[in-house]
Amino acid sequence: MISTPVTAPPASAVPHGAAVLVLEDGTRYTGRAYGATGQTLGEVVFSTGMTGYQETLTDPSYAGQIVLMTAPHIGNTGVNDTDMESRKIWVSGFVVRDPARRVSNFRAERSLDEDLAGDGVVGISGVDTRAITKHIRSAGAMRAGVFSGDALELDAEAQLALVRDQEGMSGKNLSNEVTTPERYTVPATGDVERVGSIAVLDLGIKRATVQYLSEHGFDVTVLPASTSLEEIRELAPDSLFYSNGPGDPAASDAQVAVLRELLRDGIPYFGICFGNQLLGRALGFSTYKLPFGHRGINQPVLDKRTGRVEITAQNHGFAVDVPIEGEVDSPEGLGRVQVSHYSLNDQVVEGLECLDIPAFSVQYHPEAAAGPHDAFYLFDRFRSLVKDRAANQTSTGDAS
Ligand SMILES: NC(=O)CC[C@H](N)C(=O)O
Repeated sequence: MISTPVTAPPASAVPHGAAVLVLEDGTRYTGRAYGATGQTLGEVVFSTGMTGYQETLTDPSYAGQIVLMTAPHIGNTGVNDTDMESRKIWVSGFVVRDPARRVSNFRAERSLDEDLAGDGVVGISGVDTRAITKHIRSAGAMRAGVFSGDALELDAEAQLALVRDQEGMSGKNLSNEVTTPERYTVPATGDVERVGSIAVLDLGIKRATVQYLSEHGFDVTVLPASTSLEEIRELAPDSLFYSNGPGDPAASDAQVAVLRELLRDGIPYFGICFGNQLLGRALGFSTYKLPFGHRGINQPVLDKRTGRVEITAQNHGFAVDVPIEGEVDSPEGLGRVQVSHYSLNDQVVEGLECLDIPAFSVQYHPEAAAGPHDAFYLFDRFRSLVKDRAANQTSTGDAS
């Protein structure tokens, strides 16, 4: 196909003054303003995806984070409405080496600069992203700020004080800031037989996840993060899903308590990322903060059941604390649990499987937006779990 290049707005429309990235350990990197100018604070993290910047930026899981892309050229294919994973860009700030001066892709509708500026996202370009990544890799993800425009009038000490005065990511509950304000439904679509209804707790869900659940035969009801146990029981869904989302899983006690009760009811459960961490907590395990996390679309994971390696999309800074070998009893009395997947980079838990109740979850993103589709089979696995359970209940006459 012959593509028509879409030219980015003239440079004069986008201010390209100086900008500085300040880390809480006092390290400073000077570059150029990118996107909106002003000041922003957040946790600086790096993502190793070579593509998929639009899906990354619009993934609500990144709320509160200043995201650095290790791929040096960002913005080449512009942005479009189809690849939005939510209604807007959620990152607190954006750090890139070399932004595209021209957008060239037949699907592009706007330049990335325009969307960043439009959503008020303060960014910085022209910095040595490899050096910053190596620094974060050894010193850990940390609080940071980007300052440009008028914020450059603050002296270095004042900027550092602002960076150090902000709360860190540990202990932060952000779900209520990103969740849907109202419940909504998406009927089962696609070629597969309808499998039943699913209640989806939106802790920061991506559009692709809702779409794939509906395409796998689920009538989807997406619920605000604050939905109570009684409200979910009233809906009487055939199955339950907890989404990805920003913040510290240790700060989501309400959602953990709801999940624990619904697991006791015996509802089939599937969780992704934050939903994996909250399953871990509902089962009685704890979570902890990783030094710099896993973010990108090239993260290798071992499926212990098959011995197969999946290349996965990931975006997490916390993990569940369970031994990766053997079976463990749920401290909450929910039966035996085993780790189904772990990271081949650092052996961090990447999936949980309950052996006595119909529940499993993964720490990575099978919806793969963006990312490889190696883990897409998990939607089918969940579909089978729900179908088998329904068939069992019919044959045993158990309608509960
Ligand atoms: N993508 C997610 O769901 C991230 C989960 C959690 N906020 C973490 O950083 O680990």
